[in-house]
Amino acid sequence: MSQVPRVFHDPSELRSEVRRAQARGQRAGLVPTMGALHEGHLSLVAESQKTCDLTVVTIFVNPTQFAPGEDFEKYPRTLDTDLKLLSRFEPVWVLAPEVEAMYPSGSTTEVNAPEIARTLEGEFRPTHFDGVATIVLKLFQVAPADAAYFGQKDFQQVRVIEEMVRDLLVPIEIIRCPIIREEDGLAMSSRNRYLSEGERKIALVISQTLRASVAQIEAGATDGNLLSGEMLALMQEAGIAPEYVTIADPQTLKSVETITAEVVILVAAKVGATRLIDNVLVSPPSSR
Ligand SMILES: Nc1ncnc2c1ncn2[C@@H]1O[C@H](COP(=O)(O)OP(=O)(O)OP(=O)(O)O)[C@@H](O)[C@H]1O
Ligand SMILES: CC(C)(CO)[C@@H](O)C(=O)[O-]
Ligand code: BAL
Repeated sequence: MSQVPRVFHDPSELRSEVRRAQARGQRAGLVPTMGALHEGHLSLVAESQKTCDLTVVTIFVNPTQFAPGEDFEKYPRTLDTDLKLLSRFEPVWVLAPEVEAMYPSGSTTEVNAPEIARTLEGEFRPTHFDGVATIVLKLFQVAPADAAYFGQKDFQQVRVIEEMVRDLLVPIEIIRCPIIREEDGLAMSSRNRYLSEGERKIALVISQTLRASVAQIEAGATDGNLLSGEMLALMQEAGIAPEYVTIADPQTLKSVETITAEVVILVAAKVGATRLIDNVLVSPPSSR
């Protein structure tokens, strides 16, 4: 029988309960989200449930990772629906704190995200990853889980968090989970709901272009600049405004001119006013 998850608003109450569960020998998993849940988020919960006795899902639209003029105010907040979606899993605890609970009045301390945050997303959203690193470290404090689950859809975000955890000696395992897509290939994202019907069709070109490049690399194409230039042009022709299309080393995120080993193809693009990201990992035949 499905059961609505237990909801915490007070971070310190959650921390005590997580510690108590761990003292009983339970393994705790953490799934940080900004809510407006979809099957992508739920796949992270399912992954956690494979090895964890208890999963904590945090639902918090973190103000410090949005720049002025971005969509912080309009970001969808759908807590009741989110709780219903989570009721298919058990046991799940939800932390849904107020901003003041995560940023106590007077707080000025923040995490300086690692160097890898300065490229790609960092060029277009220069303060974004400092905000992400700060809130994720706080979430690790209030939900001191054994493992935390992040989607590969935000590829650079996972790399930033992996480096932060390494650099700051945070005792938590970071688990990367694959991208969940709609049937036609569009990467699931809470922001997809901003798209009009026409924009939704145009947005599909992002994943189609990624797939076409994967096919070319798998068939032996090695020129990273040529391929990313072609992708850029295809998206522009479809009415998309790419911010970046980069073929990069999956570890360093530095762009790769000649593809001889596994690469990640990363895209950020605007469809109308909506900013979407997507990526795919691919290995050339020479490395297999
Ligand atoms: N399609 C997806 N497949 C797998 N994981 C995903 C997917 N979409 C989001 N996630 C992961 O869920 C976690 C929470 O992400 P978030 O709440 O920002 O969702 P989102 O749909 O990516 O929203 P946004 O539209 O704001 O980017 C992150 O670790 C993110 O990578
Ligand atoms: C990790 C995260 C929950 C931090 O606010 C957010 O960046 C997200 O949803 O990917
Ligand atoms: N998933 C990334 C959250 C953001 O765009 O702010």
